[in-house]
Amino acid sequence: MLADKYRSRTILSSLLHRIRSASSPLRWLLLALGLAAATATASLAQAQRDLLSSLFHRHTAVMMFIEPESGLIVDANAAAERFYGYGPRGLTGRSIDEINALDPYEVAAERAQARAEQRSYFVFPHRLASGEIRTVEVYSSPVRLDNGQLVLFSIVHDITGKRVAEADLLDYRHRLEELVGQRTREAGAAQERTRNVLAGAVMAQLALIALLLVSIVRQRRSAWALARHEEQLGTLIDALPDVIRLKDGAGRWQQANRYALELFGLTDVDYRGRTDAELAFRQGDARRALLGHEQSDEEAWQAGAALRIEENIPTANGQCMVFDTIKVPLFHTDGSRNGLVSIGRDITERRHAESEIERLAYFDSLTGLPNRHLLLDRLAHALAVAQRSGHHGALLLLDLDYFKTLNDARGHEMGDRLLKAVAERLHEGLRASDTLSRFGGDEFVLLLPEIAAYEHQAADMARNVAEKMRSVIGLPFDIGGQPIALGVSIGVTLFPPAQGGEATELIKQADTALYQAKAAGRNAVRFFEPEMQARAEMRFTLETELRQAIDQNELRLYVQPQFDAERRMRGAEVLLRWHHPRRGLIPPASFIPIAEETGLIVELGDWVLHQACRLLTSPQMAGLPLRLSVNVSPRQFHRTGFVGRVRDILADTGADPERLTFEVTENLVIDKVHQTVATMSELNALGIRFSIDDFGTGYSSLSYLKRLPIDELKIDRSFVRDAPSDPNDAALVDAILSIAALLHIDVVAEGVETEEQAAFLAARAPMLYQGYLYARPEPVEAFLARLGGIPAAGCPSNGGDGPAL
Ligand SMILES: Nc1nc2c(ncn2[C@@H]2O[C@@H]3COP(=O)(O)O[C@H]4[C@@H](O)[C@H](n5cnc6c(=O)[nH]c(N)nc65)O[C@@H]4COP(=O)(O)O[C@H]3[C@H]2O)c(=O)[nH]1
Repeated sequence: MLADKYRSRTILSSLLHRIRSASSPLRWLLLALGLAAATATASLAQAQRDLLSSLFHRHTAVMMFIEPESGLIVDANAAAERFYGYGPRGLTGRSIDEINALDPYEVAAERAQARAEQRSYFVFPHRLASGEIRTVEVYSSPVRLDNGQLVLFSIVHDITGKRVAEADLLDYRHRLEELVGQRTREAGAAQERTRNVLAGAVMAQLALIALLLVSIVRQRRSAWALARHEEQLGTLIDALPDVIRLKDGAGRWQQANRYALELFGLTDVDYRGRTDAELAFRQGDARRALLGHEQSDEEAWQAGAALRIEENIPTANGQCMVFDTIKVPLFHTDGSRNGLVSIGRDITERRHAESEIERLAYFDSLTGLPNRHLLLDRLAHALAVAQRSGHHGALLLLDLDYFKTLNDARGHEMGDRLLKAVAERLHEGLRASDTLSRFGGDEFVLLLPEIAAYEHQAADMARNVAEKMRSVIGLPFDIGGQPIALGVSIGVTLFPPAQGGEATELIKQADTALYQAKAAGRNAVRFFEPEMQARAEMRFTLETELRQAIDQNELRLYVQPQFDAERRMRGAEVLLRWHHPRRGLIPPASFIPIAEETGLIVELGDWVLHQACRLLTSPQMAGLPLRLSVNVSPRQFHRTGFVGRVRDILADTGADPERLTFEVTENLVIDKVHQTVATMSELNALGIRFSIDDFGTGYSSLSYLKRLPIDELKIDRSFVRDAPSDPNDAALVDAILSIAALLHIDVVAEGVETEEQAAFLAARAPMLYQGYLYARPEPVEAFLARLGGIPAAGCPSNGGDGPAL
């Protein structure tokens, strides 16, 4: 018996621990603990009576016994007296009709409605002593008292707040949208506090019911004496709108209230003595609802104390209900499993309300995009990450040009539809990590976190995205059959800012840039950082001019010869130059990346290949055993139809493919490796050789190299430059030479500028040499003149007349 008492205290202490935060429910539990202990000494029946009476009078829920015929209140608990405001014993003897604000016809109508909806509760307006009307849910069940009198046992829940909340949802939404960050956080904190208090109260109520069931299970042996009280308890728990179940130690159902039976579809089933699996003989949701509890049941057993979990239970209409469930394991005195009480409160509505509040608080209701609060939150996070990692991101503030005029002229409904369409277009093609947000009105913000390692790269990327946004918004919109043309002004700022600064500071910077974009005539992109603006402008201008460069004959082919150790010319690399009418000679490093990004490289690449093939067939070169190397960019190489285009150029010019080498970068090789192997093999079959440019600076591995038809490696000039003096570079050159020897691949050393470098390389392995020591890149005419002046494979003069780079 002592052990039994000890175990009961263990269960309670665990419950106490879980509800430590709720002070008034705590007192309740202490009371219940005293009562549970009292059952050990007093007569069982008396103890049960005391327990029920105490539960009734001290429970925080409003409870009453009502005489069904007359409507007289036979007894009411203290919570009821407090709620209705009639003072001690002020309710007893009063008629419920005095409290119910509906007339008898309306009461009858509500009862009929509840029956039709299969509700176990009624919704009534109840009048308090003060005259105030509250909306309540009444759970009512008939109970026979000891003296044989039939009364209605009613539990009353005040749901006025909930109703008001539903009615005010629309208004609430508008108000919420106006709230700014601080107020949202305050609301969140308050909500959290309310939830904790609620959770404490629920826990206490559930714990009390668990105690009652504990008591009953323990006293089952003298059940005949307690049958009456069990019946009363059954009535009480049937009236509660919670799922209450008792299983024995083997998981067989012993008792369940009406709510549980309805939820699990067991109202017409003899469930006692069966397990969940045995009861789950029906198909569909009823089956799924019953299964899936084993794990948490077992966790409660293992914990040996009350376990609180959130359970999702599917319902017949395909929805899912969420329950805040407490599971209390009961043990025999020898420690074996006796029973498991589960009590679950439906919190589905609360969860929905929470997610709705979150949606309203963080998302724009018109477009569904993140709103200002969420954007600021993500921006602060992105800023912190950027400050840590050193990577750069960008913030773009977009404002639709003349939207307000359009909105006023064509109506707000059209305006809303247009904003939605704009949001959809802007959203297309963004990365999952990007955040597009609507700041209100016609203002959108785009956050691009961690886009590049260097600031200038981030600026290029941001500008590209901004231009893309400008062009998608520039396409006409069709709103209800009306074509609408729009423009957008965009302000860009990069982060992390050099001087530090917070998220709001970045918004201000983007706003300043946006102002400049508008001042520049709208439909434009402006950077906050002046040097980024200058860079963006330069790139924009170059891009525009590069498009005309081919037609205006501003592009030139330069050629840089390659020699063997005996200084005999073996071939040459073709290099592109842009003779700009105003800017002079522009090096490829300044325009090839732009051409690559804009796709212009395809056209430029074709042009270069065409010129190189014509050079090969020129009378000066035709008779010489010289090869020409042509740079092929990734975008050009991976473009569909590249092989066909090469074939056409070969056919057009009559050049011998066996005298052509395509220089590709390491990264081109490892990107899309299957496609690369296929394309290279096709071109290789034509006779074209492949050379890996700047070898050692990328990420290719031996396994890739073995799979590809590579004929040549070019040692990057950064290794060549320092190899004689730097042991690390010397080791790298040695490694490259070993790989080439292993794979039987030729080697070209690039950027050889000194005799020392040439001697260093010559001492290691046979190779070709390219660099200023032998010849600078020179115009085609100079190269051809050089060929005319020297015998084939003869020694050239030092230095060309090409530009020093
Ligand atoms: N400091 C120094 N530099 C030397 C020396 N010898 C040669 N160079 C330079 O090294 C670069 C070698 O070209 P790359 O690695 O293919 O690198 C090329 C290539 O990747 C790209 N490029 C040039 N023309 C084309 C083209 O027609 N198509 C494509 N896709 N890319 C091209 O632009 C890059 C730069 O070309 P360039 O400015 O012509 O620069 C050339 C050349 O002028 C030397 O001794 N010292």
